[in-house]
Order: sequence, then C-alpha cells, then structure tokens
Amino acid sequence: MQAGAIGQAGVIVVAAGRGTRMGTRESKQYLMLEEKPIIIHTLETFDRHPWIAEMVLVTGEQDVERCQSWVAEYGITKKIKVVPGGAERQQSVYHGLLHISTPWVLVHDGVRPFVTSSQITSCCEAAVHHGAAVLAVPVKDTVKKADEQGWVAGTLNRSELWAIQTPQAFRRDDLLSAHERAAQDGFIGTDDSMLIERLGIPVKLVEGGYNNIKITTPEDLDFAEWIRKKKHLLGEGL
Ligand SMILES: Nc1ccn([C@@H]2O[C@H](COP(=O)(O)OP(=O)(O)OP(=O)(O)O)[C@@H](O)[C@H]2O)c(=O)n1
Ligand SMILES: C[C@](O)(CO)[C@H](O)COP(=O)(O)O
Repeated sequence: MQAGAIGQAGVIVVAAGRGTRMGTRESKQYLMLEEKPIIIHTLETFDRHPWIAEMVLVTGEQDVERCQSWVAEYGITKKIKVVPGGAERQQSVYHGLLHISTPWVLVHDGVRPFVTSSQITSCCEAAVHHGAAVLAVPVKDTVKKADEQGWVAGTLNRSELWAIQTPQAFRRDDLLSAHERAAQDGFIGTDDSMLIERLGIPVKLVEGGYNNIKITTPEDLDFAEWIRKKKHLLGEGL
C-alpha cells in the first residue's frame, strides 16, 4: 500500500432514516436534486473516487428494490450491495458493516450529497496516518449550555468546538468491535466516532467544509439548491 493512501476502502452509505424532521411524504434521501435523487449524488462521488473499492447502501427494507434499480439506472460502476438497515442510524451502520470486506471503512450519511472527492481523500489519508479520522468544521456561533427552564447555564469555549460531519474512516475491525461493545452496553451514539472513542482509540479531526451539509430540515433543501447552483456557476460538478 502506498504511504499515506488507504489502498482499497469500502464505504457504508446510510440512508435508512425516515426524515421526520424534514416532514416530507417521500424520505429526504430520495427527494430530487438536479433531476437525480439526493442519494444518487452521494453515491456518485464515492463511485468516482479511486480508493473506494466497494460500497454498501443501507436503506429501509421497503426501499431496497427501488434503490437497486436506481443504482443500475444511474450507472453506478463499483461493486455495490443494497441492504436493509435498522431502527437507529447506529444499527444501520452495523448492518452495512457486516457486508464490508476491506480493511478500512468509511461511514457516510446518504443525505450529505455535497461531500467532495478531496474531502474523502483527506479523511482516508488521516485515517491511515492516525488510525481513525472524521471530517469536521470549526463551530462559528457562540455555543451556550441551557438549564431545564431555558436559562443560560454557561458558555462553552468555542475554540475547542467542532461540528462533526461524515465521512468518518476507521479500521474495519475497530469499527466492528466498537459496535459490538456499544450493543453489549446498550449505548447509542449519534456518530460512529463516539463508539470508537469509547474503546480509547484516538480520532483525528480533518477539516471538512461548511457546504458538506446534512440535509435535515426543510430550509436545508433551499440551501442545497443554492449550493448546487453555485457549483454550476463555478463549473464544478456536484
Ligand atoms: N435508522 C436510521 C436512521 C438514520 N439513518 C441515516 O443516517 C443519516 C443521518 O440521519 P438523519 O439526518 O438524522 O436522518 P433521519 O433519521 O432520516 O432524520 P430524522 O432524525 O429527522 O428522522 C441519514 O442519511 C439517514 O438516512 C439510517 O440509515 N438509519
Ligand atoms: C453522523 C452525523 O452526521 C455527524 O454530524 C450526525 O450525528 C448524524 O445525524 P443525526 O441527526 O444525529 O442522526
């Protein structure tokens, strides 16, 4: 394996959520953005990346078939499996992980379609160098803690705060152990790094981008349209 490069990695793209905060009838990962479902934009970026050897798309059980059709229709070229997920994001990642055979694995939210090829590269390089890596951006707002009555309970030191994104890259065996340990302990985390951190494995932060948004609420769709238009103006693909 070339120094600094991850060699051949697998990616788990999780897309089995219901999108309750978006509130649309169609799950947000299947909404159209520039005439393609959001999830296809996400898959295409990983499909084009030279270090990604295999992909696992985790969807709701009821969506496996239509996603398999889309993968063919939109010409995804890499080895890809579409598998059903679980009730929590964490379970969906675990279901996907059971189908990964590469020594390194990336986990990515299906609803982050603006991840770039160079962000994937940076995340992979940092993982190989440091053992585990996550994309993140410095927090721009002042962040306060609140008490239960809605009063300010303190102000956090912003210079220490990062908003965590995906992809997140780990050794496959570490991630498997981390998920098994979390399941034994009944621990549910909001990202995979939390599970890795519980094993005492250091995780390196890699600067991501403020455009690598997770499409979560309706206003994110407007922002996604704006990012798409801006990328066109700049002559960049999605
Ligand atoms: N059981 C779940 C829950 C979430 N996800 C995926 O994890 C990513 C990040 O989750 P989030 O934005 O919270 O998506 P939803 O769970 O769909 O949204 P909500 O919490 O508003 O219902 C999404 O790509 C989502 O499809 C998943 O694969 N399986
Ligand atoms: C993994 C993640 O995208 C990091 O920001 C995020 O935590 C997952 O989203 P959720 O809304 O907490 O499920």
